Amino acid sequence: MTPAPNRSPDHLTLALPKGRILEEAVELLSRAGLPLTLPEKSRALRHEFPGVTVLELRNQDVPVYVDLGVADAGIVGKDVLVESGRTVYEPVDLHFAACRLSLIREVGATSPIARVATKYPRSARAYLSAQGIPAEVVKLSGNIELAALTGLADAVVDLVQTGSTLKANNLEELDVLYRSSARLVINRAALKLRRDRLRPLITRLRELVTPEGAEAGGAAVR
Ligand SMILES: Nc1ncnc2c1ncn2[C@@H]1O[C@H](COP(=O)(O)OP(=O)(O)OP(=O)(O)O)[C@@H](O)[C@H]1O
Ligand SMILES: O=P(O)(O)OC[C@H]1O[C@H](OP(=O)(O)OP(=O)(O)O)[C@H](O)[C@@H]1O
Repeated sequence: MTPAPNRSPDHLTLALPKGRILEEAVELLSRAGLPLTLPEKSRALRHEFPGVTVLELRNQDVPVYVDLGVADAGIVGKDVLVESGRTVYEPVDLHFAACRLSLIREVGATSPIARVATKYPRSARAYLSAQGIPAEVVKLSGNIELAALTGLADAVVDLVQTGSTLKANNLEELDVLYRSSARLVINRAALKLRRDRLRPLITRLRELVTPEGAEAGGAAVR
């Protein structure tokens, strides 16, 4: 393994997911005072900025990099965090990438729910067991709604935001497991070692995402 460069206490390593979270995460972190710009489109996966290294990861890998301390902090959806089962410190709800994780099935379906397909097996199992539904859970990787349409499963557990995917596929939401949004996550040891960089970052992000913070001079974030 190539050792991460610049691991001095005043250098930060951040784990950010490629995909829909990246752009807003970089914008928010730069408004919070970090000298970041959106990484150029290239095959590079590690991006260097003054005093900050950004690791560009898949969503599910952000909690792993932060929990194991290779990254000091990261931004990731609450859904992915819950599903990871990792207990990283989660000090700020950033309020973007808002969506809900829901139980979904075809409109008018009446069969018992014996099999559920999802990208979120941990969340689905916890929900089904709390509801007393003895269903089998099948893990899929994407376009989860198709499982309910094809009969692969009696229902699916997947994300809903506007509801347009449900509408376009004649599906309905039966229940909401929980709501999700992007979160700042921090490695607990890094919080001590890099306290002088991480504490002001937490404070500034809180100011930026709360109405009180906006009144105090930061612009509101959605
Ligand atoms: N339709 C949506 N509206 C708002 N937020 C969403 C929506 N879909 C997903 N999200 C949030 O954004 C996060 C990242 O979504 P994105 O679509 O980039 O991931 P993905 O491509 O499905 O991930 P993976 O890396 O697992 O393939 C999700 O974990 C969730 O928190
Ligand atoms: O309620 P809506 O606004 O329609 O959003 C919900 C859809 O968004 C996500 O899919 P995405 O577009 O990320 O594709 P994916 O299935 O490849 O993850 C999610 O998995 C739903 O399918």
